Amino acid sequence: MAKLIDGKAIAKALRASVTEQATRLSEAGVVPGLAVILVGDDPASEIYVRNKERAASKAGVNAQTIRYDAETAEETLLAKIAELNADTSVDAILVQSPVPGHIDEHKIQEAISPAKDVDGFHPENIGRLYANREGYYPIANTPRGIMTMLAHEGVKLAGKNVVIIGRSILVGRPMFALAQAADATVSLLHRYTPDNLRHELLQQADVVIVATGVAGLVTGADLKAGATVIDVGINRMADGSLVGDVDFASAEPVAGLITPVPGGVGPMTIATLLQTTAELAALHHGVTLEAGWQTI
Ligand SMILES: NC(=O)C1=CN([C@@H]2O[C@H](COP(=O)(O)OP(=O)(O)OC[C@H]3O[C@@H](n4cnc5c(N)ncnc54)[C@H](OP(=O)(O)O)[C@@H]3O)[C@@H](O)[C@H]2O)C=CC1
Ligand SMILES: Nc1nc(=O)c2c([nH]1)NC[C@@H]1CN(c3ccc(C(=O)N[C@@H](CCC(=O)O)C(=O)O)cc3)C=[N+]21
Repeated sequence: MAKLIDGKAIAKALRASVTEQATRLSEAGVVPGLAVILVGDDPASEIYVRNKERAASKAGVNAQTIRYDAETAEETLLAKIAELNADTSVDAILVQSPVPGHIDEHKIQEAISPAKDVDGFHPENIGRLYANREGYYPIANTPRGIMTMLAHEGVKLAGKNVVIIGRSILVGRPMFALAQAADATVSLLHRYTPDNLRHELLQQADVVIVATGVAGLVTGADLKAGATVIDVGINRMADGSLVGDVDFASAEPVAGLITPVPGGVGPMTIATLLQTTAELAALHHGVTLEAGWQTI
């Protein structure tokens, strides 16, 4: 029987720490500002936006959501981003993925000022991450939140065999960079990984991180006994329930540690987004946050 990783509780502790910092920032006359742009009505993004709005206001982060319908022109978005880049009350800009097909996602990612790039999507920030650069720069919140979660649970990555399934710029790729920087041996799997190879790699994995959007892709039969299993997937089923990419019922008896869906990675993503927003605000306004302030 696996121990459950309570993402909700860890996220709560992280949000409390962010709230404290936001209070310190407000004493210096700074309110962290976050702008979220949502184009169209992707269901996972809807959940994210809803939860984020609630969490931000409680943590002392000034969040605004800017909604556009799915037909909105690319120029309209680029003009809005330029406006937000120039707006000193906005410290962090996030454009929800995916954007509709007629919009060039790469153009959008490069339009956001690297200093306000709260998702860490800009090539400058991705480059820093992949080069393992020191100093502060924003890193995608889901993988960063997973690192916080693993540290909180005492899971050390150095020398471990880590398998990541999914290679998006939002989750899999930054997760790969962070895990290898933490001295793990990392495999990055995707749609073209044959099923038998996936199974073989999973059988040897100490830590498994799944981010595909394919419900039930990983089952207990794939896992090594005692493995740490991090389920990023958010899949809405026909009956309205929310499930991850891991078949929880079969995986839970085999795993050593496992995240539930909901209540695992999702709340950590939100809390880490607020953390990054507060850090960017501090940076923009020359306020020094206490070293290790985010330690929970
Ligand atoms: N809980 C949270 O905080 C968050 C949850 N999510 C959720 O995580 C999931 C993934 O999100 P995201 O990374 O943005 O999704 P993307 O659709 O951008 O990427 C999915 C990745 O999974 C790979 N993949 C798809 N099918 C398979 C398969 N059968 N076998 C192996 N790999 C496969 C794709 O491979 P290829 O590259 O070859 O196409 C791709 O690399 C979604 O359910 C999303 O809602 C996302 C962000 C945060
Ligand atoms: N630019 C960008 N950055 C993102 O980080 C991003 C994105 N686009 N597009 C969509 C995905 C998805 N995502 C979620 C984050 C939290 C929950 C979340 O809070 N989940 C709760 C759900 C609770 C519920 O409502 O039932 C949980 O898992 O417990 C869900 C989904 C971020 N994403």
